[in-house]
Amino acid sequence: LACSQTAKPANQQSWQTQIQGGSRQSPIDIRSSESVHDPQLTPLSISYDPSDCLQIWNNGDSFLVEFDDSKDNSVVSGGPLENHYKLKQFHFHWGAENNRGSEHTINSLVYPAELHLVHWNAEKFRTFDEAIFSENGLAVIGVFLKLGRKHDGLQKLVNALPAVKYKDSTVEFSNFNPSCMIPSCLDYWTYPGSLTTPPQTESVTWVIMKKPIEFGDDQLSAFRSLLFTPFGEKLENMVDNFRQQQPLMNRVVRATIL
Ligand SMILES: CC(C)NC[C@H](O)COc1ccc(S(N)(=O)=O)cc1
Ligand SMILES: [Zn+2]
Repeated sequence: LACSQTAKPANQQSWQTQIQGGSRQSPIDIRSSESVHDPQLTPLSISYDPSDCLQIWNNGDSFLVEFDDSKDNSVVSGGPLENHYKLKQFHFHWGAENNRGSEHTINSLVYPAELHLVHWNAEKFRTFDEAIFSENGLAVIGVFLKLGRKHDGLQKLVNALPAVKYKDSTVEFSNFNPSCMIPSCLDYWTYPGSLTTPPQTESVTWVIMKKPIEFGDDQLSAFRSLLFTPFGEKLENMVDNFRQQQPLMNRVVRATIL
């Protein structure tokens, strides 16, 4: 899907790159007063198996922690999801400075970083790459990160980052349980959206956790010391890897009342 070169719909600002005919792009600003409390939204059921954790990869956009999705051990279901979705990878978005970094915002409040846990609908599709191009193909859980106490669970991940400093570097990474990054409060917002990086397909059910997790300045600095560029090329720090916000258009954000 090429970025649209055709005339934008009237209500589009010209500076927004809008997927051709896109009507459900991500990220968005979530305005809590306009969200709809939906009593039918059940709690999410999240269960991850740390032995499914395989490796960390710097793909030039972010660093991805990738999971073995050949079994059914690391899955999310419930909430707004009709099926169970398998964890494929998680990654983060962050800023060069603490006043920016998250992709979603809450009443325009920005967080310094945002975690995305990317799952695909294994009941309807055979592979992740098939699911990303399909309706109801993906479920991404977004968790905001705010600066405060060091996050002990995250430190194992932070210690591995120097090994993936350069674009296209990969390092083995095992026995990490992403559950340690899920807030204890399971309240969330949910809305239909898209991938926030190419191919920006409109295949994502977003589940944004209401409460942030905390992590330390040194841990955020470790994210910022990664590079967008491969070994041997000009050093460009991997920072500000978040997409600009997209119009809500004809969508409603639903909220839990847990
Ligand atoms: C082979 C190509 C199509 N693969 C594309 C790549 O996996 C894109 O995957 C993703 C997965 C998640 C996201 S986000 N930031 O919305 O959570 C963005 C791109
Ligand atoms: Zn992301």
